Amino acid sequence: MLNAFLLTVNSHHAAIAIWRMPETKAIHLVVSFVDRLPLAAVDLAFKAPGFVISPFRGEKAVFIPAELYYSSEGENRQIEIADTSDEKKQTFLSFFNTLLSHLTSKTPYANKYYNSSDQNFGHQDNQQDSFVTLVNKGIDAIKKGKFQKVVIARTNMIELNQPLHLVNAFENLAKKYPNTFVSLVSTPEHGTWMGASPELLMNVNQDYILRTMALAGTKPTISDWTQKEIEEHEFVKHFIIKQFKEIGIQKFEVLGPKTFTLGHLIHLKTDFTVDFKSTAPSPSPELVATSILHRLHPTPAVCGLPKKQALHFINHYESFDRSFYTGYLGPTNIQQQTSFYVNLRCMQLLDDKAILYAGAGITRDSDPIKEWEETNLKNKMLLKVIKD
Ligand SMILES: C=C(O[C@@H]1C=C(C(=O)O)C=C[C@H]1O)C(=O)O
Repeated sequence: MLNAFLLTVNSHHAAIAIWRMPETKAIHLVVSFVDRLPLAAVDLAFKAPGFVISPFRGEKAVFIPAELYYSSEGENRQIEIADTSDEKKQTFLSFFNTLLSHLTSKTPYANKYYNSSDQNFGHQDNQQDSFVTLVNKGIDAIKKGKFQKVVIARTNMIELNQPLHLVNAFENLAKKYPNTFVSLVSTPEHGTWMGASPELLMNVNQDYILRTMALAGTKPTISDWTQKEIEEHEFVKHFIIKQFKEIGIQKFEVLGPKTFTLGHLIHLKTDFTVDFKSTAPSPSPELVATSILHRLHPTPAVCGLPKKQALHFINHYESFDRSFYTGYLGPTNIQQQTSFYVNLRCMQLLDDKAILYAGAGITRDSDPIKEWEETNLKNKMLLKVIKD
């Protein structure tokens, strides 16, 4: 089914977002035929169903409206089509004809995907020396009191012998990493991104229960927690609590830190729950949720603390554009929920290359070589599915 959708989307120059929520089996997808996808600041008062993908930097996110929504749960399959104009009806008809022909005949696997190769990848990629130098620069800045934490990232460009088999890779990620949000977003304008994120940025359901988490502090499965990881985690935890308090939310549940295992790594994770219909001081819960979202992103788990100074450091010294990496993405107003995950453990796909992104939180106690190794282990998660 996914293969047929991907092939049909491609031949219709449409945009698609496919996802699987953590600890579930169902695959969901939305398709949009809009020529230029809307770009706007995310506002949770806006109730249209769709999928949002926001870059790390900037105020505006891409919105893929759910002109078509499909979900599968075992044998239960569901397709919904948005109310549409006569002109669009022709598009849908042609889309379903093609989809049906792919479903009923033996078609090749979807190995053609949109790529945004106009991006500049002329940076020093995958260089341990330049990463270590930058981490040392970060530690110096912390010791000089410029900020307390900064997340430094790198890329890893992998040559592909042939374009990636998208469905296999997606299904592999879903199978190997059941506790993550697995996604594949592909649009003619923004290229193709795939990943398996462990980090919830924000979930809001119809009862106005809001959930978020602090996920920071990482170690390989064999070692012990040190003060470094504990402090790194506390920065994120306190940042989240501060955001709640600043907008007048006094009552919330905090659970953790607990350990969260993913691939070759263990993270520290604290969960937060707010019943903000009853606690929010504002007249509109949507307004409060939107404000929390914009206050949270980017959290010190992917940027640093204080945010402004860390962001300045990243913008100035990281030698590549993070683009959608460490942004956030997820379904909005689908099955009466909105869920945004931080875009981590992800890659951007070009025809003959995959660009893997990974970063690590730097504090005054960081060991640059260990941070480099941490990014290698983070990348390994995706390398496994590329090589399979
Ligand atoms: C920046 C990444 O991960 C983030 C950084 C972590 C850390 O430094 O301990 C842990 C989880 C994520 O919040 C990444 O995976 O690229």
